[in-house]
Amino acid sequence: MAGLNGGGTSVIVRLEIHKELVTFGRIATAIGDAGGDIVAIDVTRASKTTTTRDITVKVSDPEHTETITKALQVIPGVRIINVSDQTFLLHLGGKIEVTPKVPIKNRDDLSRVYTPGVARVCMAIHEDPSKAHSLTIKRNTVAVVSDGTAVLGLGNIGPEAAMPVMEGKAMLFKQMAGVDAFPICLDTQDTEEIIRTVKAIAPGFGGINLEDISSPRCFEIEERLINELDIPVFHDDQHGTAVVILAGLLNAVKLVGKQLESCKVVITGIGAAGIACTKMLISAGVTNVIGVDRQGAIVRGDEFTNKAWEWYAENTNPGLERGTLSDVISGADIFIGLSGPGVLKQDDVKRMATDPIVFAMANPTPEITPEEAEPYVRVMATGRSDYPNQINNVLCFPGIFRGVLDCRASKITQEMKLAAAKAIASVVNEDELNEYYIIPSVFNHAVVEKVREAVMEAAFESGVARRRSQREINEAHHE
Ligand SMILES: NC(=O)C1=CN([C@@H]2O[C@H](COP(=O)(O)OP(=O)(O)OC[C@H]3O[C@@H](n4cnc5c(N)ncnc54)[C@H](O)[C@@H]3O)[C@@H](O)[C@H]2O)C=CC1
Ligand SMILES: CC(=O)C(=O)O
Ligand SMILES: [Mg+2]
Repeated sequence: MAGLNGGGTSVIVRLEIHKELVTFGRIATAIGDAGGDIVAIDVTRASKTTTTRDITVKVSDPEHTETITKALQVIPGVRIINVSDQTFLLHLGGKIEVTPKVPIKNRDDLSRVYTPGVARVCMAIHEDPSKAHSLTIKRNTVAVVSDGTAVLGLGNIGPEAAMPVMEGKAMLFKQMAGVDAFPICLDTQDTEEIIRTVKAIAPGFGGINLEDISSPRCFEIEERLINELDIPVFHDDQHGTAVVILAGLLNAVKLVGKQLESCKVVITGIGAAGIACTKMLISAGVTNVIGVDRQGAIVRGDEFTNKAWEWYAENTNPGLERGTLSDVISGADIFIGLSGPGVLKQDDVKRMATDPIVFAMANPTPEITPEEAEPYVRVMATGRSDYPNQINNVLCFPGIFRGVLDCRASKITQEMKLAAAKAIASVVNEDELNEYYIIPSVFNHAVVEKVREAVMEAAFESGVARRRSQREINEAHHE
């Protein structure tokens, strides 16, 4: 399996090589001895005495790059000009751009897309605001809004540092589902200010995807925006994650021959994702869920400063099990990690019930590595792209928003989320199902289409769809 901390990447080392002092063979040997794998060599400049080469080297993590750099630094006749990480290169200047749909070639075009022609379109929308859906980008746009407080498992790293994740989400929206998503990182952590700002920018959007906003503020922000806006608002870390976890569990329990309803489930990290996941499992019939956060298991009767945990304590842990994760994990059928790195130990997995299912979902470093867990688990999943069974909300948010934009839903109901989970699970056929394939690949095109259809169907049934029929939707696509 691939290594952690970036899952293996490549770096380009630009070297100035003094021809009389050193051979390329010496350099290649030094890189090889340091464990680097040379995958490409380009000569970028040559003179009588020196050559400059870009050497692309596969490395396992940043420390490995450091080791290789040090090995090269000590070779006489070698000067390191630059070391560029491919991942950083890919981020230079950001990852997305806005592209016009039609070119402006002459004054006639200009007078239509802009003034004076555009004014007639503005007035049409002024007279009938619902026309914004057909005459502006609103019908295909989603704002990906973060305040940078719970970015992946990295914590409160601020709005600027959150941007690469939000740009990545926007790329995925477009590539997977054709949705035009805009990364919007807010320089405030104040609940009221976030609500006010999202409401103020809402007219240009068909949906709001809240992302990486820490709990418990995320609950009030989402609830208020759902109630106060007429477009769908969806906190991806809560519901996208819960949908995908349920999809994975439906298939995992089928594989191990257990009933989800009778499983003992232990969840660590009772934040945005952990609470939503618990609610989703309860609505799927699970009765024995135990939540563990930093201070231990959440038990009814205890005092909590976090209001969301009061609900949690009332509705989970029927056996009132107390203690640390290690205490309550005994006999668990399923572990779901939505906390941080290294929280689950091998000894804990050994004490789970037979055929344990472990979803270690913290990003980028899971609660236990697949390498550590593998000898003792039956089914192992992480949130990462470089291991089998990637349980990540990217399997949900593109399809769910494609569906709600297409049927112009005003809300995303619990029924729509359950329908999305079942749709994702259904992409894996019974004869394909195995320990390393409980969830479809992010690149399986069937996922978005199935989720879209299931979500629209459930939206029609829940009465939140504002387009009446599939035919109407198809016609609108060809407008
Ligand atoms: N694979 C996926 O699709 C997704 C994974 N996640 C991961 O889940 C984790 C939590 O995300 P959110 O719920 O959005 O954050 P959050 O900040 O709302 O909640 C995190 C919770 O975990 C608890 N926690 C942190 N370290 C802990 C530890 N060592 N032991 C017990 N509890 C601990 C915190 O006290 C907090 O209650 C992150 O690592 C994130 O990357 C979140 C969403 C989707
Ligand atoms: C995948 C994701 O949204 C997260 O880790 O926060
Ligand atoms: Mg997230």
